[in-house]
Amino acid sequence: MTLHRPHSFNRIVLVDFIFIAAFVPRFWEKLGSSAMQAVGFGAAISIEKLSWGESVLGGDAEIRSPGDCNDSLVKLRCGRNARVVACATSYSVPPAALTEASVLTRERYGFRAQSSVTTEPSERSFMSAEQKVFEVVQKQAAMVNEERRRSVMSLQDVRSHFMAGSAVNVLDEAYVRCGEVCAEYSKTFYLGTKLMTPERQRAIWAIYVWCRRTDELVDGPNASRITPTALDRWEDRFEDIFRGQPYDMLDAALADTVTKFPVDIQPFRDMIDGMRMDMVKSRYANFDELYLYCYNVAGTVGLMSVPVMGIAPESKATTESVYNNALALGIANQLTNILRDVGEDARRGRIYLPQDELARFGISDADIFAGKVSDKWRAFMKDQIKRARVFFVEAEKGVRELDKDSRWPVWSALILYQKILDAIEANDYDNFTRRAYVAKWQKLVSLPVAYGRALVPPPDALARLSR
Ligand SMILES: CC(C)=CCC/C(C)=C/CC/C(C)=C/CC/C(C)=C/[C@@H]1[C@@H](COP(=O)(O)OP(=O)(O)O)[C@]1(C)CC/C=C(\C)CC/C=C(\C)CCC=C(C)C
Repeated sequence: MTLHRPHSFNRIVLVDFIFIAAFVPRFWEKLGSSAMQAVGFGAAISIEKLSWGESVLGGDAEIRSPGDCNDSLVKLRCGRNARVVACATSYSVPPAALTEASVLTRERYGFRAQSSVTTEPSERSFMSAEQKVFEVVQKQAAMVNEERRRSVMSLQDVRSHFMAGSAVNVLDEAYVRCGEVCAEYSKTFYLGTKLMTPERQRAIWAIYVWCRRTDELVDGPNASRITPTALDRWEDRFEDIFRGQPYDMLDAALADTVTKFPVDIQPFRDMIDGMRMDMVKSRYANFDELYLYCYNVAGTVGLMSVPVMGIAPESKATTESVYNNALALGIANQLTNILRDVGEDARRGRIYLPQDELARFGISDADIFAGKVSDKWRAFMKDQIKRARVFFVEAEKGVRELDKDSRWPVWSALILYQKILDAIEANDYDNFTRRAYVAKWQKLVSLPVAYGRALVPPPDALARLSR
């Protein structure tokens, strides 16, 4: 992911950072002890050495997942009837450290860390990441089907809460600012939203800005100073948005958006979880683990966006299938980003590639750190690109089903990201020293192509028209 950010946005992130730092207890003291913090919030603890029922804190917490929990998500049930979710990773944290970390977590936060993808001891712990994510998709789809509105607080309440004492229409200004941020960061997304109804356009901007700010915390200029506790603060602040109590004007735009569209809270929480995972995890044992990460940081964007973009009234596709396609686009985009950024990530000591597949191709971490473009590497990359393309194909099925005004930006994003894969091939798979990018002229050409595709109505509707 890009490291260079527009200055104005850096300021926003800095304000967030100061906010987080100011409110996090002993924030500065904890700098430098990141390993302890990493286990402290309980989001990524390896429990390889513990088995089901084993007591971690002399009865206070115990592993509730049966058998070997090596690559599953497990739930730690705690004395206070609250939960900490641990995501098993390839890291080994000795049980002693886990004990300490759990105590630390309990004292500070009353075990409030959570995740959507927790497992039940008997059945869910053996599910693949895809199965777990599918449950989130089902929930979001059901929410849209039932036309349930997130009316925690009405628009009027949000306005009056946030605008107390102010003469100007802060909410309108907030949306304008969201649009500016979106335009600064992604001209293509921004341009694409221009065809949407003003209400949808503004809502996508608000979601975009929240995602961007969340990503900036772990990937922006202040990332090295952000701790898991800072992310906890960010999550608290996010929960307030859904309660209709925004902290700043950009949050207010999202608070308003979630009262107008049936956007579920879970994908947002899951994105924060993904960022947590990213802070402590630098290897992915297999594709299942990588898939979960991609869902968290990018698949969630698809799930957040579709309730706003809308499904075409003439579409015959099920809501669930469209959400699966949206999820596929997020996964495809993230996999593409990962393949493009292998060299950049390696320089930060990170390898977002399935370790078992690397081993199968005879590639070691050392080969990656050395930036070796061997035949083995080319063969491996071909395989990874092929997989990313499968997700793109899956996503394409859903773009056609979207509301007509929403199809253009999504086709644009899809075509542009696909072209990054072509660029990796054109670079002869050297993603260590050459950055795969889409030239400006290619971007310009893809816009009318995307527009043309967007004119095509959903397949079933097309069949009915031709009858
Ligand atoms: C029009 C449109 C595509 C709308 C989506 C707008 C939106 C809310 C975007 C948020 C993007 C964002 C800031 C996510 C934070 C996490 C993150 C950084 C994810 C990576 C994006 C690109 O990152 P970055 O800008 O850093 O990349 P560069 O390094 O600068 O190139 C991701 C790779 C993922 C973004 C995921 C999507 C765009 C998925 C969008 C899916 C849909 C809109 C669903 C479409 C519906 C169907 C049915 C297919």
